[in-house]
Amino acid sequence: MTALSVTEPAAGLEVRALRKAYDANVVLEGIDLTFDRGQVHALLGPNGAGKSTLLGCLSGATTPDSGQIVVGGRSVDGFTPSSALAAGTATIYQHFQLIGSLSVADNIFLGAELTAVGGTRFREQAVRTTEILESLGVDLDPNRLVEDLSVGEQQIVEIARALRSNPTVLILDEPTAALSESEVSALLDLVRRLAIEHGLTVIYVTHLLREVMEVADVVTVLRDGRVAWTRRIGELVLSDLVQAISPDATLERGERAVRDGAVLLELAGLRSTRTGPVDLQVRAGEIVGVFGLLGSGRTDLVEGLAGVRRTSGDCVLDGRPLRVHSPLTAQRRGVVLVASDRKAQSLFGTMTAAENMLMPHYRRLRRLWRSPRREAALFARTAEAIGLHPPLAAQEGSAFSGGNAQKLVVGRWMTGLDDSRLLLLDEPTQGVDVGARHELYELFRGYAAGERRAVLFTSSDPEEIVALADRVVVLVDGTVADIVSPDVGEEALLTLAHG
Ligand SMILES: Nc1ncnc2c1ncn2[C@@H]1O[C@H](COP(=O)(O)OP(=O)(O)OP(=O)(O)O)[C@@H](O)[C@H]1O
Repeated sequence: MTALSVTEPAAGLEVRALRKAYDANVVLEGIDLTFDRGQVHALLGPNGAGKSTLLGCLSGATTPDSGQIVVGGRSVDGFTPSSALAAGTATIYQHFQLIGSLSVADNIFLGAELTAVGGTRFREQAVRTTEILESLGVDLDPNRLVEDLSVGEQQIVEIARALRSNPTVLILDEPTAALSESEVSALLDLVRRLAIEHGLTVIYVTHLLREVMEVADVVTVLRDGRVAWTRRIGELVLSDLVQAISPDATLERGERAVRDGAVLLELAGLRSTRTGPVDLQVRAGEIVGVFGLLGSGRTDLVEGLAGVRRTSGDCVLDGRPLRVHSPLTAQRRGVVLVASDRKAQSLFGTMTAAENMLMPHYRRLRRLWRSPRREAALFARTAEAIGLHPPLAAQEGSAFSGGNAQKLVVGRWMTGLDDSRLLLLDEPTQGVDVGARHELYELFRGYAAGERRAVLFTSSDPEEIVALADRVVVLVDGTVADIVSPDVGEEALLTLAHG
């Protein structure tokens, strides 16, 4: 990390008339932006606004059609990932770029190994890794294999790797999505220190508006590939951000379900890989939130119920024992899961949006033969309900922005076609913009409404738990620490989750 010198320009990175289109879809319409040194500049905007595309151009991963990128006063032509790095721009992507079978230190120095005549200087790499990790306030053994780390620890390794090259511009794309609450505050604190003490230009993309209020100096809102506005954080309140991103967003929460439906799901002494014993009843009509810190067993619990992991103990659905050995057997009993890692677990990048959405329903849709018109109508109706952008049935899954890809996989269970009984959602709105998030909450409420179905969802975001859940199961170290009303509030939930 370099110290800020008076002779260096105030602008760490400038973007001039940057334009990018995919065929007829103009994604960036001539962006002009200046990111100053020593400042955290947040980039916000609804799903599909062009944030990731802009970051892609800045990191060299995407080639703009025209325009200029200037780093530290020097125009950079023919931006590639390696020239971006050489120019002093380091990017931390939403999806980890780590190799599980290598150690923490090996990952941090991957492609930039410290070598001597005898080969790689592993000990020096380990020492340097420890130094970087210490600067992040993290106590992590540099020799541990990345595959043995929690998701939060892996994110820390990503950040440490970005800092290894002493960048002047640090780009973070939704960096806290996988982190626990204490890791989030440590990260935000670190990001501020990197900007203030080391003069780094930090470009920070997120959908979490509270994070923006906490970490940013300057905010830019993108809409439809254009800069809507740029303002200093001191001139703003949170509702300005909500308004700018989603003018129609209603943040009022809907009615909580009355808890007198029949018991739909009953768990007694249920154990999954790292969770249990869990005793829990979920009633028809209910939305139950599972809240816990990273590693508390949230994902493990829903994956166990969905047949992704082995379980033991008693599980009864609708009065009949539920014994699932695979997601398919779970689905046959009406238990379906929207996994948290859409890229790895749910989205088929090379299949179309319609195929991605309608895949679980083709059998039912087919009747005697498939009807393209019926499928198109169903897709269009669901796409509108979930706010999919663009609502194009033929677009490949991989061409959707992060938030829209999430809407697509959630949309599978929002077609109104299936007769599932229990919808399991693992971090259902990760990467989804504030307006669409509340639209999805309404859809989940619509799913659970009535006497037949229920929703069990996990979230690491207490705000989401309070906004969506009728009842909250707090997990600590894999066991149920408490079952409470969300009315206890975010702070109380966090206190309970800390054990
Ligand atoms: N490879 C691609 N081919 C076609 N269209 C693409 C491709 N990549 C992105 N797009 C389109 O570019 C637009 C902007 O996407 P981008 O990922 O930049 O949005 P975003 O603001 O980052 O959204 P999110 O908040 O959902 O991550 C979207 O309409 C998307 O469908």
